[in-house]
This record gives sequence, structure tokens and C-alpha cells, in this order.
Amino acid sequence: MTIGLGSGSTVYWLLENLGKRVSKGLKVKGVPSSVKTEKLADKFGIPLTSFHDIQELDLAIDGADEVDDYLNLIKGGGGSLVREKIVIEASKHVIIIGDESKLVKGLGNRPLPIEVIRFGWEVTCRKITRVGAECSLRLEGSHPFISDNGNYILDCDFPTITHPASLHEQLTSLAGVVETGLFVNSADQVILGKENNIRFLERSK
Ligand SMILES: O=C(CO)[C@H](O)[C@H](O)COP(=O)(O)O
Repeated sequence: MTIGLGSGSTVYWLLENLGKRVSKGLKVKGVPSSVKTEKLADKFGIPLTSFHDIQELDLAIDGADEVDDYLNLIKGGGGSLVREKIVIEASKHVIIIGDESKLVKGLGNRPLPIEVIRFGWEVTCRKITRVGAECSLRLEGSHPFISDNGNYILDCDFPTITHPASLHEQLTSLAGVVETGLFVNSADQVILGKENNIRFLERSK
């Protein structure tokens, strides 16, 4: 089986446990969605492959920053949204994992991450502001955060996002925008950990 390996602190636990099962004989190959995940997969002994060798993945498992009732997602809190979206789009089945704090009534409680190329990011930022957000350049210490793709991330505070698909389209039509953290029609299942049990959500077909 081939598995797309997401990124983030929830996925850390997936990787650790997958590694344990691999050491007991589970046969899987993973495609990591970030350099951090690649390093962790190596550490936990999960064999890796790449899109050079395979065309699609059987399954992707990833985290999210927000999930709404329709299973639309905001992702990119860790800055890996572009690779995560490529991995998810190449997967036959997508499972999102998190704790129940990720479930929201409407997307947009937290800023939407948008990956932009560095050249002219100020112009791109002003254009996104005109779409209706307050944007700030993500920093790491006192320097701009640089994604695994060598780009900047703008954290864009929109009022509640009622039409994620059309907002995504509008944003990706702007020059300089590489990808948004809006994931629409991506998740097949969402598994949210609660104090003593789990909540399971499934996309209606
Ligand atoms: O999209 C992501 C990284 O780009 C993560 O999946 C998302 O930020 C959730 O992370 P965590 O499990 O640490 O809360």
C-alpha cells in the first residue's frame, strides 16, 4: 500500500505508530508532504517513495487546522500546504485526523495560509487585502518563514468563509499566489479525537 504522509504535530503520532507497525512487518511505502515529515519517516523507519516511481497513492492521512461540517478544510498552519495538496490530490482516499478543537461551524476562525512567491509579495498581499482579508507575512523569529518550496506564506484573516471554493478560485487567479490553504472536496473521512472517544465524519457521496 502507498500512503501520503501529511505534516504537523498530529501526523507525528501517525508516523511514530506507523513506524512501529512497519517494524512488525506492515508493508507500506510513504510519500512525505514536507521535509520535516520526510525526516520523521526516516527516523521511524517508514520506507519512502516518490511521484517519480508511482502515479497515485492508495491513501493520504493528514491533519488540518479547521474542518467544517461539509469537510472543507483550512490547512497550512505548518506551511506545507502546497505539497500537502499535491499529495492529497494524488490519493484515492483521504483521511484527516485531529482533535475536536479543529471542528468549526464556519471556516475562518484563524487566518488562512496562502503561499506566494517572494517576488512582489507586497503587491500580492495588497491584492489579497482587496479581496477582503488582513494579511501578514509569516515570520520565523525575525525572518520571513520560507516554505519547503522556497516561497513565503501570508496569513490572511478573512471574515467567516462562507464560499470556500469560490474564494479559493478568486485567490488563485491572482499573480503570485501559488496555493491557498483552502481544501474543498478533499477529505473523505475526518477522525477527531475527543477526551474519551472519537468523532467520525464522512463526506456524503
Ligand atoms: O496543514 C498542516 C501543515 O501545513 C497541518 O496538517 C495542520 O497545520 C495541522 O497541524 P497540527 O496537527 O500540528 O495541528
